[in-house]
Amino acid sequence: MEFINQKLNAIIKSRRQEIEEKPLDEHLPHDMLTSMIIKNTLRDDNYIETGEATRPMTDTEIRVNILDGIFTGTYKIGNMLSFIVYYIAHNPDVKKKMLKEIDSIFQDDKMRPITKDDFYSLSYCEAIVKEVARIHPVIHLLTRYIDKPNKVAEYHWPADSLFLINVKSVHNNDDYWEEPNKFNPDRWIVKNFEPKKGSFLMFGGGLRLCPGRKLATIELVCLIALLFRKYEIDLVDMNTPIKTTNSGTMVLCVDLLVEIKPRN
Ligand code: HEM
Repeated sequence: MEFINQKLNAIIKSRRQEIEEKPLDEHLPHDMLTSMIIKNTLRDDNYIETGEATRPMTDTEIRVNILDGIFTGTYKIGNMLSFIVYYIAHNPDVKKKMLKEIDSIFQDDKMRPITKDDFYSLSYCEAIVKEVARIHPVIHLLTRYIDKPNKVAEYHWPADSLFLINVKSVHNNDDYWEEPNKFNPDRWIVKNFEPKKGSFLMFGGGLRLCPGRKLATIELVCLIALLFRKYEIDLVDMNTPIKTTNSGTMVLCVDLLVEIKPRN
């Protein structure tokens, strides 16, 4: 860990220096590291007069954000992909529809790189991602804390209360979802469909909403398309339920044996 921290510190320092050496009006690239370094400095279009909550980020804060992105991004994406493979294997109609979408976009080309337009055309694959996240959320608990007394959901709460939001029970609540226990990606592609406010918490909500949500969605949709356009992926044992374990706020896949063959 020490090694990774040192490497990241060096990268952040050298980019900070590069930025500081450029005139204020010079165009900077739109990458995540640059955005974090210039956030709430004079180079930020949304600059706000400095206060503790709005000051620029320190190197340590930037490093932690990068690490968060790498670790949470890979963990959550990897686990979600396992759940996606499991639900696709158990729902042949969904698989058929998904393959039809993928094949209509890539035809027989199993090698060409995926493009931005492909991503926007893969709406059924995106619906699968959302439906798997609804029925089997990777983050099953969200936490919120109040440091002063407050009124929440019509009740008065003392200072230092910690709230645990049970994501799965919100996603399974029939006040919000029609047939909540049914795995049905089609619900997401009904014209003008929007989940009711606060009823879909794949990426949390409010101020702490996951900043990696767009990247995560793009990664998962592209992964589904690239894997299934080229490979036939089946479960070794269709009768065993997926094995998971709870690790704090996350549900992790313990193991999922799959058989992978090239698609004809
Ligand atoms: C399938 C993938 C992902 C899922 C399901 C997911 C889900 C979440 C959830 C539920 C939260 C808590 C939000 C809240 O408390 O309201 C969160 C926070 C966060 N996520 Fe993600 N995430 C994913 C991928 C990523 C990626 C790819 C990145 C970065 C590149 C990322 C970076 C973060 C960070 C930095 C936070 C903390 C935000 C804060 O506390 O202000 N996540 N994520």
